[in-house]
Amino acid sequence: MNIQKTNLPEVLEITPKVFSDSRGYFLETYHQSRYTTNGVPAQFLQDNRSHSTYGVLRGLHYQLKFPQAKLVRVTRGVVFDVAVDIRIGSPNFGQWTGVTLSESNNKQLYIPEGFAHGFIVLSKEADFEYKCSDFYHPNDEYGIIWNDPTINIQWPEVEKLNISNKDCSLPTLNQANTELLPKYEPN
Ligand SMILES: Cc1cn([C@H]2C[C@H](O)[C@@H](COP(=O)(O)OP(=O)(O)O[C@H]3O[C@@H](C)C(=O)[C@@H](O)[C@H]3O)O2)c(=O)[nH]c1=O
Repeated sequence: MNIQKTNLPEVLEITPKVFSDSRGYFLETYHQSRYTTNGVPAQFLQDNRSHSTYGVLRGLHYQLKFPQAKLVRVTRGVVFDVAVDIRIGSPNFGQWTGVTLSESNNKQLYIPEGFAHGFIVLSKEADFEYKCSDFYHPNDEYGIIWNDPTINIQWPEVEKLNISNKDCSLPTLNQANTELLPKYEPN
């Protein structure tokens, strides 16, 4: 397993070790002690999967009172996955990172609490699976608009975007109520 810091040092890109043989391949998608030792501190309470078609963009989402760190991966298709540091007081406030996750590169992204998260689907279909460090609370869902001009995420182009009405009506980071943004807590 290889773990690398992204340009946002708390967001980690993880490449599992793949054991290939004549039958196919094997890899560990999560190993508590190995991941913890290598800087993925979260204990996970919920596993999710979403299925999406080409051009779907989900995000940018975060949770506040019940913050979720997420360990995300793609088991079918290709997505461009994005994390944004939206912690008030962070030296990287408003900065983003993006990684292509696919069924063939097996990469994972670790997104800590306090970051907004989203992805766009670049293949015909995509299955997106992720572990979360807290349970889903429907009244604790927040978000930032995907095309916030200040954050300026360089999303790969698709022919036709497919975004939920809920996600289309999210505020920009500047419009968001600062009381409803996570706070930076240096270690
Ligand atoms: C996230 C979630 C949704 N749901 C329900 C609520 C709703 O009826 C339906 C679809 O929810 P959403 O539209 O919010 O699904 P989606 O847009 O896929 O939401 C996800 O987006 C990515 C980018 C994230 O980072 C996740 O944390 C999560 O916010 O599923 C759950 O029951 N449990 C959950 O944990």
